[in-house]
Amino acid sequence: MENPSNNKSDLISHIASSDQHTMENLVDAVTNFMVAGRETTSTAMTWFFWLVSTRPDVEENILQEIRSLRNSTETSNEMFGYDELREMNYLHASITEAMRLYPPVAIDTLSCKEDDTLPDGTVVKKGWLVSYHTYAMGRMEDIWGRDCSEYKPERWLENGVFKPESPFKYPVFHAGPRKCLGKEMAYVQMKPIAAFLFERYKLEVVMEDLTMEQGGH
Ligand code: HEM
Repeated sequence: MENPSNNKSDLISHIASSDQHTMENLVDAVTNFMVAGRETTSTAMTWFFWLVSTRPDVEENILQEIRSLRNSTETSNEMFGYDELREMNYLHASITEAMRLYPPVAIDTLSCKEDDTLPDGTVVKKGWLVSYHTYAMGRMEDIWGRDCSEYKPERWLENGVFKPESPFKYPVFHAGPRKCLGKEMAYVQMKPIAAFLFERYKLEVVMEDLTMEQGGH
């Protein structure tokens, strides 16, 4: 395939520069990224800002993390790089916790390719549809404990460091061989946006009478 952009460092140019991909592959990849990666991250951000706008304590913790990174790197206005983003454990936990309560893909349905038996003995025939309900799972006491309805970023932190859960417990990005390919990219997009905004603005929900119960549950 002819590639006019060999010297560019973006992802699509990188894929295009490999001779192994046809133009059709490339169009599929771009379409996939646009479909899979657009509404998901924006939905995650919407709910995240909505939740944090009701929790000044969480907002303050996020700000403190950003300020201490600014101090240690002696930077002020620059966009954060990969290394700094990796250091943002509290922000990572806050976004992850928001997606537990408000998963962008709330319910996911897949079709069975051939007759199968699930690990618990459940038989699934070819062509049957199987759904898992990420939204419900994120709010189950059996899975998350008595405080399952609470927005609590701390549940993801151990000594201040983000501790991931099994994707089978937290299937927000799906689990197994067809899990989300853009998970890391999603955080790399969401964390700088959040950091940029919190550093410069105080977010307030302007619909004064709207409570979390009315608007969010
Ligand atoms: C918060 C953001 C995101 C969430 C919650 C999310 C969630 C998911 C989920 C649940 C699936 C499985 C869908 C299914 O099989 O039915 C999936 C698949 C996928 N996601 Fe994401 N996604 C996010 C962002 C992104 C981004 C930014 C990209 C890339 C730019 C991306 C690329 C993909 C791709 C390529 C697949 C298909 C994987 C496969 O079938 O093998 N996602 N995602």
